[in-house]
Amino acid sequence: MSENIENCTHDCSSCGADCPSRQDPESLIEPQNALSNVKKVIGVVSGKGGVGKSLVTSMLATTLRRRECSVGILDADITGPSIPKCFGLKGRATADENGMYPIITKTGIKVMSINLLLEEETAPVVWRGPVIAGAIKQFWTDVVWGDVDYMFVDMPPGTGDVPLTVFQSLPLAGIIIVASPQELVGMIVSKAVEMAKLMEVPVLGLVENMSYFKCPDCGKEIKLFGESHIDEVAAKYGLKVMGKLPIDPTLASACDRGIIELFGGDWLEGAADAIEEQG
Ligand SMILES: Nc1ncnc2c1ncn2[C@@H]1O[C@H](COP(=O)(O)OP(=O)(O)OP(=O)(O)O)[C@@H](O)[C@H]1O
Repeated sequence: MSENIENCTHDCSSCGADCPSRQDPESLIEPQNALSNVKKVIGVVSGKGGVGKSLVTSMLATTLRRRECSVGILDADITGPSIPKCFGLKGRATADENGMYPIITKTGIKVMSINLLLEEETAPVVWRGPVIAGAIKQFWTDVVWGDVDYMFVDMPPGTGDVPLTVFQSLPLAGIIIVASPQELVGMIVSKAVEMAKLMEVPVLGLVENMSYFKCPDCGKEIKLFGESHIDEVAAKYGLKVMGKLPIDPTLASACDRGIIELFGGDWLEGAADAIEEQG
């Protein structure tokens, strides 16, 4: 027993002291690398693939980086990693006895993704769930992240085994749910909200992607997928609407060309304010 904090052995299973560093013995949260000091971890989730989760993750990271914050992206979408492409990252991550080192983007965002470790970036990752889960945990425990104010985790889509690993292993301060207008009318967003509730992780807010298309000739906003339901859904669950992104071909092209850090537009400034206000 080490009830005296001065004699702390950091083994909470054999100590009853109610000290500030007490760890829940049932917690599966993994420790970060000894050389990492990540202050806030935010998961970016979506109910299904292809709704723009990686694009929103990249844009949120860029927006906070523009505010001089130290930012990292942990690409937990192991079977569909899109982050290196959005930032035009091609190099291979290096490692030494301290761990693996993230690749740094042009504006200084630290990124770790399976595509930065594979010999061939086009090689498919054909791994079973537990192996994928192990890789995600290693991106947290074995990567030397250094000082990071905000780490965004591009989560695997859905509510299955792999997203569950992220919820259980990483100390998420909250999640941001990205949805297209169609998901907002169905049950997909509700499932993501319920999962977060179950895992006791707060939902920081909702981002609606592909909300509208602005006609380049007359400037009219055309709701390609019908009227938005994001405000109703947000009210139903008591959530904040963090932003609405249009369908913009220049965004798709910026991703394809690896220059997402150059995007224009202030659609996610409100989301960045909300993240910064949380501390
Ligand atoms: N608002 C938008 N305007 C234009 N193109 C977009 C927009 N949002 C996403 N896209 C494009 O749609 C494609 C899918 O986006 P993205 O990879 O971000 O989705 P995702 O939800 O992360 O998908 P997955 O989980 O399957 O990786 C990309 O080519 C991206 O550039």
